[in-house]
Amino acid sequence: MTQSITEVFADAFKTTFPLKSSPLVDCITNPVTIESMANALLYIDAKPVMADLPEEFPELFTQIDALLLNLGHISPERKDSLLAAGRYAAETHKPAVVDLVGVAATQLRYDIGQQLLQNHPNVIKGNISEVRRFAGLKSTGRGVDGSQLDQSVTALAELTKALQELTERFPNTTFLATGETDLVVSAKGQWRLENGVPQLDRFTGTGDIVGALTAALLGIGLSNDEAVVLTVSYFNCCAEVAAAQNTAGGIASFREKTLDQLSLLADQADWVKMVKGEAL
Ligand SMILES: Nc1ncnc2c1ncn2[C@@H]1O[C@H](COP(=O)(O)OP(=O)(O)OP(=O)(O)O)[C@@H](O)[C@H]1O
Ligand SMILES: Cc1ncsc1CCO
Ligand SMILES: [Mg+2]
Repeated sequence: MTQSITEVFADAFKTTFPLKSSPLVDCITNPVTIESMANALLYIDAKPVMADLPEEFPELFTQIDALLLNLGHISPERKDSLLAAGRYAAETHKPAVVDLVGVAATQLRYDIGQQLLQNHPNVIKGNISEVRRFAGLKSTGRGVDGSQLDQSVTALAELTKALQELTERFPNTTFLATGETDLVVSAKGQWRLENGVPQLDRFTGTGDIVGALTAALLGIGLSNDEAVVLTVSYFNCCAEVAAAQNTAGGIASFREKTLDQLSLLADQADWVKMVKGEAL
């Protein structure tokens, strides 16, 4: 008998939402979704700061609770600040999340992702196609988007095995691959998460928000696995509620309703009953 995700992470599901303190998260991220990300953090009662100049890190890192490194828009300056912040987080023992945006598309981003992995960040995430490329598998992702072809049962099994091998060298990192099914792999186990709706693939920044919210939950002391599982489940349940409310609306209305739920669903104690997922 496989164990359900709410049984495995019962304490975290019971106690995390609504947040009891406001973690401060520094996000070094892309200009496409930076505003959505800052607001999503505020909606769950976390605090964003979007500081990326390395000169600021010594002062800033005494204040922040967690760091989010998103590869979504690389410039020479942002490349330097991502790498410097990744090293600084390791030195100062701040929890860090790396979002592999676009790693399926270019070698340059793949190389930055691999460099950031050497700091043993708490979480490395991306859509399924980005994580496949990162794990050395064939990927059919296009640009920053994941591909349906990478979602087959065989492809997911292949990715699980490749990530398990990576956790042998990086036992302190949890890997998250998102899509219709979300795959979580760490040295402690493997889990499959099944919430969400297809419309989540139709507005930008859903994955970026998942990265930032994961950093926030690390910032309040959740384990790597707990932070990933709670974030994806909560965000995807928000989207399910939004989709049910949005019968006559388009994707822009769905987006607004999903973001709105980030501040609302936490107060519905029984949201956890919506959660679907199991240990593999
Ligand atoms: N078809 C789908 N069905 C259910 N949930 C989905 C689907 N597609 C994406 N999601 C959910 O949406 C969130 C973002 O996943 P996705 O793989 O689209 O990230 P992404 O490609 O990095 O997004 P973005 O580039 O917009 O930031 C995850 O929580 C994932 O579970
Ligand atoms: C960075 C970026 N480029 C196009 S959309 C987007 C946000 C998804 O990550
Ligand atoms: Mg993404």
